[in-house]
Amino acid sequence: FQSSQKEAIRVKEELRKEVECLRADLQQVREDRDQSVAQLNTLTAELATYSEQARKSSKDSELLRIKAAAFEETCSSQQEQIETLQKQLAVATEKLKHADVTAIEAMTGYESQKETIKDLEERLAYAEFQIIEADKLRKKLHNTILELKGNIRVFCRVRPFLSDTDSNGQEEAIISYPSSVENAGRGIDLMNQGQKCSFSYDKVFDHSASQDDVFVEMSQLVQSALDGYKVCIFAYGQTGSGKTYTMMGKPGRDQKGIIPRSLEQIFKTSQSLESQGWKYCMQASMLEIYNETIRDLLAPGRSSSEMPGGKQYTIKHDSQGNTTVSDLTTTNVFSTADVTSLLEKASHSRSVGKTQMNEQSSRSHFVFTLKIFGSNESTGQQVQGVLNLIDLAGSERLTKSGATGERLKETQAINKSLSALSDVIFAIAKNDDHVPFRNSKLTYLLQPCLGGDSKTLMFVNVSPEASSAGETLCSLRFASRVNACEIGVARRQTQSKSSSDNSNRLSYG
Ligand SMILES: Nc1ncnc2c1ncn2[C@@H]1O[C@H](COP(=O)(O)OP(=O)(O)OP(=O)(O)O)[C@@H](O)[C@H]1O
Repeated sequence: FQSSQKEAIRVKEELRKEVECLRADLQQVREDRDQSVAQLNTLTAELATYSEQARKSSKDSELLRIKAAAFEETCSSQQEQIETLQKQLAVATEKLKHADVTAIEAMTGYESQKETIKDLEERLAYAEFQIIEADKLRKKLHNTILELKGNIRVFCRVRPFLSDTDSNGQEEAIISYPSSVENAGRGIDLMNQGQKCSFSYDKVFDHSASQDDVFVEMSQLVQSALDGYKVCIFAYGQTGSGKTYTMMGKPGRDQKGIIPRSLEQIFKTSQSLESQGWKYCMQASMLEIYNETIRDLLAPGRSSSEMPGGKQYTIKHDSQGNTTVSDLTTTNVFSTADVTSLLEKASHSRSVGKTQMNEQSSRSHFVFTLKIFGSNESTGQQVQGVLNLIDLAGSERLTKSGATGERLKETQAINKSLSALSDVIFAIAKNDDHVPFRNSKLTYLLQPCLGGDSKTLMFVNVSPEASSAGETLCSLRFASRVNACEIGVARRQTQSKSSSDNSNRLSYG
C-alpha cells in the first residue's frame, strides 16, 4: 500500500507537474491568442483604412478618367485646330510669298510714283505761280475795264455772326452764294419773307473773308491815288453791319481795316518810288458830318470841333474838281505813325451815340482825306491825287432803330443825308440833267467822287441775321443802283513842269 501510495503520490506529482506544464502551455496559448486578436484588430483597422483609401482612389480614378476623357476630347479638337492652322499657315506662307513679290513690285512703283509726284509738284508750283500772275493780270484788266466803263464799283461784304449779340447762326441762313461759274465771288442770294432775291456786284466777300482778302482786291485802286487819281472808297450799310470794321478794323495786325492798310501801302510805295525821282508830300484831314453839321476832327486846342461863334464850315469845289472845306485843319503827314496818331485824335472827337441796335453806333459820317502831291525831279512831272475814305453812318430805317428824342433827330439827319445820297445816285443812274448834289453836306462833299473823274468804290456791308433781312434787302438794292451808275472815266491829275511854269500850277491845298 505504501508503495502504491508512494506511487500514487509520484503519479500525482507527475500529473501536477503535467498540469502545471499544461497550464503554462494554456497561458502561452492564451497570450498567443490575445496577440493574434490584437494583430487581427490592427489588421482589421488597417483593412478599413485601406478600404477607405481604395474607395477614395476609385473615386479619384473615376475623376481622372473623366478628366482624361475631357483632355482627350480637347486634344482631338486642338489637333483639328492645329491641322486647320497648319493649312492656314500654308496658305498664309503662300500669300506672304506672293505679297513679297507684290511689295517689291509696289516698291518699284512707289519709287517711280515718287518721281512722278515730284514732277507734278514742280508743275503745280509753276501752275500756281502762273495762276497768281494771271490773277494779278485779271485784276488789272478788270480794273481797266471798270475804269473804261466808268461805273461806281461795288463790293459787298457779309459779316460773320457775332457770338455775343447775334443768334450765333442757330437760325436758318438767309444769305447764300450762287455756285455758277459766272457768278462765283460776285453773286449773293438773300431770302426775305420766303422769296429769293439775287444780286451781283464787282465782288462779294462772304463772312470768312479776312481783312487781308478784302484789301488785296483794292490795293491797286489805292495805289492809283499816288498816280494822280482821285480815289473815293466809302462803306454803306445798316448799323452793326461791319462798316467801321471794314474801314478802320480793330487793333492787331490781321484786324486792320482799309484805312490803316491803305496808308501803309501809300507810304511804302511812295518811299520805293523815291528811287525813280519821285518826292511826295501828303496832307491829311478828318471831318465828320453830324446832324448836317461839319465837324473838324483835328481842330487844334479846341475841346469842341465846331467852329467858334457858330460859324459853319463850307465845302467848295474848284474848276479842277478839287474839294476844299473852309478852315478845316490839314496836317502834313510823313509816316503811317503820324496818321495813326491823327486817327486816334479823331476818334476821341467823334460823336458816338447809343441806339437799341448798336451800343457803340457811329451816328455820323466820317470822312478821311489824304491829299497827295508828287513831283519828279528828273522828269519834271507833277501829280496830285486824293484818297477819300468814308465810313457812313448806319443806314437803318427809323422804326428799326427805335430812336427817340436826340437820337431820333440824329437818325432823321442821317436818313436825310443818306436819302439825299440815294437821290443823287438815282439821278446819275437815270442820266438826269440835274443831280441834286447840294441837298446834303454828304452828297455835296462827295460830288467829285460821284459826279465823275474819280475812281469810286462803295462797300455795301450786310449782316447775316434773319432779323436784318429787310434792311439787308434795302442795302443790296441800293448797292445795285450804285453799281449801275456811270460816272465817267476817271481822270488823272498830272502835268509837266514846263506847263506848270506857264501859270497852270497844281493847287497844293
Ligand atoms: N468781317 C468781320 N469779322 C469780324 N467781326 C466783324 C466783321 N464785321 C463786323 N464785325 C464786328 O461786328 C460789330 C459791328 O461792326 P461795326 O461796328 O463795324 O459796324 P458798323 O456798320 O460800323 O456800325 P455803325 O453803323 O454803328 O458804325 C463789331 O463788333 C465788329 O467788330
